[in-house]
Amino acid sequence: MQKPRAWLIGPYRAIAQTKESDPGSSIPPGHRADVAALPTFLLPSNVTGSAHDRSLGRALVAQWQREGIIQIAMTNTQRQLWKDALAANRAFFARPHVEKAPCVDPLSYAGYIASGEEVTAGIADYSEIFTVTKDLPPEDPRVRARWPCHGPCPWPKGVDQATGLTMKEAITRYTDNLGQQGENLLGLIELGLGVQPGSLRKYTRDGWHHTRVLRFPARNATNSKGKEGRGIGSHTDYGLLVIAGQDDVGGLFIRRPSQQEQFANWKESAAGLREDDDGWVYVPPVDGVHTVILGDMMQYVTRNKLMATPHKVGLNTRERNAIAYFHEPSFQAVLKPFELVGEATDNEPGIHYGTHFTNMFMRNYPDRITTKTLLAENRYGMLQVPELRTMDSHLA
Ligand SMILES: O=C(O)CCC(=O)C(=O)O
Ligand SMILES: [Fe+2]
Repeated sequence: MQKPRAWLIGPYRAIAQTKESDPGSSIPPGHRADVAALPTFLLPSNVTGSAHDRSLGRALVAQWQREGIIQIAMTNTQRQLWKDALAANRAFFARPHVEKAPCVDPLSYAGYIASGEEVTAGIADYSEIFTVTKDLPPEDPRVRARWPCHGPCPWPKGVDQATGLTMKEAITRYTDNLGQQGENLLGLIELGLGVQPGSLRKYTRDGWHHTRVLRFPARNATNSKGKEGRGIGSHTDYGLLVIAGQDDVGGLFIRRPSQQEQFANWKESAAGLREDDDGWVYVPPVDGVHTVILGDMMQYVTRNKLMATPHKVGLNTRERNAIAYFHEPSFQAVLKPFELVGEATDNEPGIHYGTHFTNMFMRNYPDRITTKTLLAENRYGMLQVPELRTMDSHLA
């Protein structure tokens, strides 16, 4: 019998036995899908490049290439931070509409998105969201210069009774911790792919990390603005990594990487991709773990060695809460595929992450005040300005 390796807690089924005998039993009604049986990886608290790190990095890369998703154990600290963040999530969405609706900002895309407001592939989603982007005060030079998407986060006021924390405190503490883990994951991926240390991490200095605090109504409790049973339509996320936690309800589906399914979301929208086709894999909730999927920029820099993970969310019989943390390049970063970096014949213009981000948010929120202000003030063109395309900009 093979000895289990130190970084692997065990196949999902083994640790699930005591909790739930059938992990597929929570699958939202009306969906046909395989049920993922994911091992849970234990990550080191820092990455040194040791033999253990290299072997773990290779195992993570292999798992993403096979399954499109990995599952990692929460540390004890993260369990507490997650508990508080989930409480803040529930407390915010339980507020009356009149308290949530004003949480918008004309400059940043941070803040409240009502159920039926987000559009994926032209169809309204039922997700109700609070987005957190880099929280920049009005006096920040980038906000004063009116860089697209740069501005404050319109946090709700007040302390949550259950935790004694404001939403800002609970969510920021949780995601700051995930930011450290995001860097470790990038370090492990560099080792796993055998590229120069720092090949990914050089892009994340002052990274444009952001977070989606999510609530999905039960399928029989929607406002009828979207597609029946759909929480979020099929899509890929934009940057490098998405580290996500979910409660015990269930709703997330992903697609495994496949030779037959080629896409590049930065060139042509992958939203709506195979939404109603076969081949989806249900990701059952597991207590005490985060899952990690990959974004467009990871696919681009690795030249499809690590593909962005298509995913969607279905509505279940109960309301569901989740939090997705996006570990991203700097807004100003221009990313290049690994092999081209430093080559004299490098004609590849690369991808400016800030432009990709802005394109995606304008597409998802065509009617939001932020999109209207950006267009009315003709600020889209600023994305071409050299200062917004260098990580050494003196304004950043
Ligand atoms: O609800 C989830 O588990 C994932 C949400 C998601 O895909 C997103 O916020 O982009
Ligand atoms: Fe997503």
